Amino acid sequence: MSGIIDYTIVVPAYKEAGNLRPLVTRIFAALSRIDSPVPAYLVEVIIVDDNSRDGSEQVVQSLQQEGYNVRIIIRTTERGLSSAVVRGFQEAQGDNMLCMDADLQHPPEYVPQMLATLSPTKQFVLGTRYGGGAGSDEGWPLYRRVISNGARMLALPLTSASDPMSGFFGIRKESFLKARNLNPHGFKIALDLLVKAHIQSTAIAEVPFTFGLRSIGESKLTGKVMMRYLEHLAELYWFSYHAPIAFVLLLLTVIILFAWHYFTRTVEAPVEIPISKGRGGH
Ligand SMILES: Nc1nc2c(ncn2[C@@H]2O[C@H](COP(=O)(O)OP(=O)(O)O[C@H]3O[C@H](CO)[C@@H](O)[C@H](O)[C@@H]3O)[C@@H](O)[C@H]2O)c(=O)[nH]1
Repeated sequence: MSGIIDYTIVVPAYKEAGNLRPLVTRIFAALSRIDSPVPAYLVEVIIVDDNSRDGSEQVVQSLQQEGYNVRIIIRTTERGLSSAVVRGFQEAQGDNMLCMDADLQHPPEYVPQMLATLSPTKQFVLGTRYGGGAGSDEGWPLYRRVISNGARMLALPLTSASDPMSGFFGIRKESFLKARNLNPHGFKIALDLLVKAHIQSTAIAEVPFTFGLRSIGESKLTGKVMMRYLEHLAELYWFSYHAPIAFVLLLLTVIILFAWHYFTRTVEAPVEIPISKGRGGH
């Protein structure tokens, strides 16, 4: 292994033990191809795991013994996708950093091209499900497509990127270091970085890809995550001086929260009070 690392791939992971070996071996296989624009010896992989206790650590140890440049950071006091990615970027040795899911929905075969696209003029590279002939979200259940497209449209005024919801993206370290007040609770770290690192549209490159279906494990996308997204959007609109939109989104969040609370509250069954027959009564 070389001491000089130019590229770092950060993988947030929670209970992904079954996916880590195929992920890491496929990444390095793609980088070892003769036509790879980035050589494998310049790349490290950092898994940021939130104390899954599912054997992920042992999988990484055995990959290290086989010579793969991969390490695992296990967080015990923090949780969350965005803060995990930020932690990985903070620990990265490379000036060119990529974020991807552990579950193989982001095809590892695109990694060399994504990494090679980053440059002083292209500070951000986005794996997009919506650009130039990408297979988009084919095969997804209808509800996932509605949520994904709705979320994307709400973010359109904030950035020119075609898929700011994507979890498959790269950023140069100098731009990452410019971003202030990143939201640790968000699920949309790419959008947060695009807005808070002030990435100009000319500095964004897009790589179309087809988002696969998960084969092992479960998605962590829940109703709570979606609510957090609306709050996060409000914060970003506020940050970008679109205060009226921020206000409407906050209002929407509050209404949905109330509706949620109302429809999911448990109605207590009436308690039957035994009628006591007084002593000597009939
Ligand atoms: N460390 C850590 N990792 C997490 C956590 N929650 C999720 N992850 C990891 O983050 C990745 C994405 O999580 P999923 O739960 O698989 O997300 P998804 O529903 O498939 O959503 C994906 O697609 C969205 C596009 O619709 C993306 O916006 C999102 O970022 C993600 O890529 C996976 O590697 C998962 O293990 C967490 O709390 N902590």
